[in-house]
Formats: sequence, structure tokens, C-alpha cells
Amino acid sequence: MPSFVDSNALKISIIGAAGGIGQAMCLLLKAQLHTLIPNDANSDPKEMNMHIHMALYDVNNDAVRGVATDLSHIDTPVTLSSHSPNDAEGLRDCLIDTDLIVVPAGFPRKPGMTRDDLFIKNAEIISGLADNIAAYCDMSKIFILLISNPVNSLIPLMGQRLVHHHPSSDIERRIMGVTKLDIVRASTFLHQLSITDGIEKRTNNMPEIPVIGGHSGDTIIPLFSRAKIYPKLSRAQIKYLIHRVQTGGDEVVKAKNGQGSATLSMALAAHKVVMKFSSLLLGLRKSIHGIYYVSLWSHSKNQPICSDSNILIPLIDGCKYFAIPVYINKQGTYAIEYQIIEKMADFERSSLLPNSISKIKANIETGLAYSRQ
Ligand SMILES: NC(=O)C1=CN([C@@H]2O[C@H](COP(=O)(O)OP(=O)(O)OC[C@H]3O[C@@H](n4cnc5c(N)ncnc54)[C@H](O)[C@@H]3O)[C@@H](O)[C@H]2O)C=CC1
Ligand SMILES: O=C([O-])CC(=O)C(=O)O
Repeated sequence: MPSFVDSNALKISIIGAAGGIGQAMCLLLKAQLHTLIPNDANSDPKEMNMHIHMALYDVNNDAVRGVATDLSHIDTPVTLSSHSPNDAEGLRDCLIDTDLIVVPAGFPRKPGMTRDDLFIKNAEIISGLADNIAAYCDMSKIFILLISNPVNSLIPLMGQRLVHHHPSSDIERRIMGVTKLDIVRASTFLHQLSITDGIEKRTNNMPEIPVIGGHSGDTIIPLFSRAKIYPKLSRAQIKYLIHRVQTGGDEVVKAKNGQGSATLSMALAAHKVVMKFSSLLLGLRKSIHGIYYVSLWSHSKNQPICSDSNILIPLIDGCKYFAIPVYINKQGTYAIEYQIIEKMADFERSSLLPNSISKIKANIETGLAYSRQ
């Protein structure tokens, strides 16, 4: 399978590309990424010449080769390469010169497990990957989007591991835990309810609901108070919606009955995120905005990640990692929409928030303790 990576290409490395999420996400990206690039005669020629390359890596050699070959027949200009441990320098070749690393590598849940039960196995994968990223990547520019669970613990672990190798880098501003599926679910479940319960006339406009906190159980804080139809929702309906978003992952694990967890909806959520980061990294946008689980503290510099962290951290009882709306430029997180905490409804702030924070803090400590070993 030929691959043409020129030095101007945006290179996206996908680690765990042959898995359930990886395959579906790669399909969406191969089919859609080129639509970001302006393609009409009036466009800046520099923009028209932009090129996107996807480097697929998985420890499952045959599967990743098959997936990449299969995708390479899709008629878009996005190029592909396939890498595995069977190649002499598989992971190195996938990571070298990359701009964006997307990580859906790791074990998914089976019924009866929590995301935290995945920690030990997936921590080994993520710390090994972090060591390779530290060895081969340009720490001053790469972005990392981490999907593997448990996100709440693996983000601190990955950050610390990279800071350990590169103590003066500001990489923690560019590592994002992907919690977009919670936002996708909140929108879907509210839209469904408003139709089934006859709250609103059927509409094809999907509501946008911010979901903050973490990515497991009641660390997930969906802010339905921000919905336009919130005044029309009863307490019981709000309680139902919150519970459904917090247990959305369990719903899929149960339905799959031992065959894994959410893959297709997660692939769609990740695709939305990767499209946004690609537009930033191609230079098509100067800044992007979105909710990610981020470090609020630069452990390498022992200072807040940006000045807004100084305001946010006390509002969330000293917690140093949180999913929160952030503004991101090519250097990483530069502003935080901390006002979202101040604007929470009373019950969200007095009940959902403290419950989430105490669990996130424990999850963070799990990740940090592993990184100190
Ligand atoms: N952040 C989120 O909202 C969500 C996260 N997840 C998490 O995503 C992860 C992946 O889920 P699935 O794709 O369903 O699992 P999967 O088992 O289908 O795929 C995982 C892939 O990772 C590969 N892999 C394992 N070790 C690797 C390594 N060291 N380097 C590269 N590749 C490696 C496997 O060979 C496999 O192809 C799980 O940890 C799951 O819990 C799942 C859904 C939502
Ligand atoms: O529930 C799981 O294990 C996978 C996941 O994170 C989700 O679907 O939100």
C-alpha cells in the first residue's frame, strides 16, 4: 500500500486503529477529513495544497494492515499507512513527525466491570505509549487525544509520564481526555425525551448540552439547566436524563453482553473532535473551543496551565484535572470557561459537583500513584 507523506502534510497517528472504535473512527476520518480543506478556485493555493495523512498503528498486525488496505481504496485524497510491532520500527514510524495522536488503544469493559477496573491493564499500555511518544515526537507541538479508559486516571498518568521525560515541556496543555460521547448522549437523550414526552414539537435541531466533570458514573455532570427547554422539564425528567447520561456506557456494555462497550457512537464523537483539532492544526482556524478533560496545572512548571486555572481550581475544591470548556490554540489550552461553574443551577452545584469532584480526585491519585512507580 503506497503512502505519500510530504513534509507539509498534517499527520494524524491513530493508536489502537484496528479496534472497535479505531476502525469506525478511521472510516469516518478517511471519508471526511479532506472536506476541511478549501477546494474552490478562489481559495488560497497554500490551503488547496494541504494534505492529510493518517498513520494507523495497532499491536494486532494483520488486523491493522487489513483495515488500512481496505480504507486506502476509499476515493478521498487522505493518505494512509499501516504500522505494527511486526515492522522493525512500527510505533516509531507511526509517531515520527506526527501532529496529532489519537488513542483508542486498550481493553474495553465487560458486564459487571467499572471503568476503573480497566486501570491496571490500560495503564500499562498508556505508559508504554507515553515513553514512545516522549522518544519520537516533537514535544513542543503535538496534541494527544486520549479515548482509552479510565480517562479520569489515564490523563494524569500520561501527563506525568511525558513530563518525567521532558521536564521543561508544556505538553500538559496539549493532552486532552475525550469526553465528547457524554455530550453526544446528553443531546440525544434530551431530544428523544422532548419528543416521547410531548414537551416540544418534533424538530431536527439537536440541543447542545454541556457535560463537565469526568468520564465515569457520577463524575459525569450533564448540565441540563443550560437547555432551552429546561423550564419545561419536571424534576423527574431531569433526574432521568442525568442518570441516563451517567450510565450511558453501562447501557451499551449490557446490550453487547460481553462483546465490548460503545464503539460506533464513540467513533462518531471522536470524529467530531478530530475534525476540530485538524482544522486548528491545518491553520484553518486560529483557535477552537470545546469540552475536554484537561490538566489545569502545569506540573513541569508548577504553575496554573493558564491564568483562568487560578479561578477555576478553588471553585472545584482544588481539583487539578476536570472536563470543562476550554479555548485551544496551537500552543494548547489558553483559556478556560470557568464561568460555567458559577452559572450552574443550585442542585447541580450543591449535589452533582461535590460528588463528582471527590471521585475525580481519587481517580487522579490512582493515575499519579502509578506514574510514581
Ligand atoms: N472516552 C470514551 O468516551 C470511551 C472510551 N472507550 C475506551 O476505549 C478503549 C478502546 O475500546 P474499543 O475500541 O472498544 O476496544 P477494542 O478491544 O475493540 O480495541 C482496542 C484496540 O487496541 C489495540 N491495542 C491493545 N494494546 C495496544 C497497544 N499497546 N498499542 C496499540 N494498540 C493496542 C487492540 O489490539 C485493539 O485493536 C477502551 O479502553 C474503552 O473503555 C470506549 C468508549 C467510550
Ligand atoms: O462504558 C464504557 O466502558 C465505555 C465508555 O466510556 C462509554 O461508553 O462512555
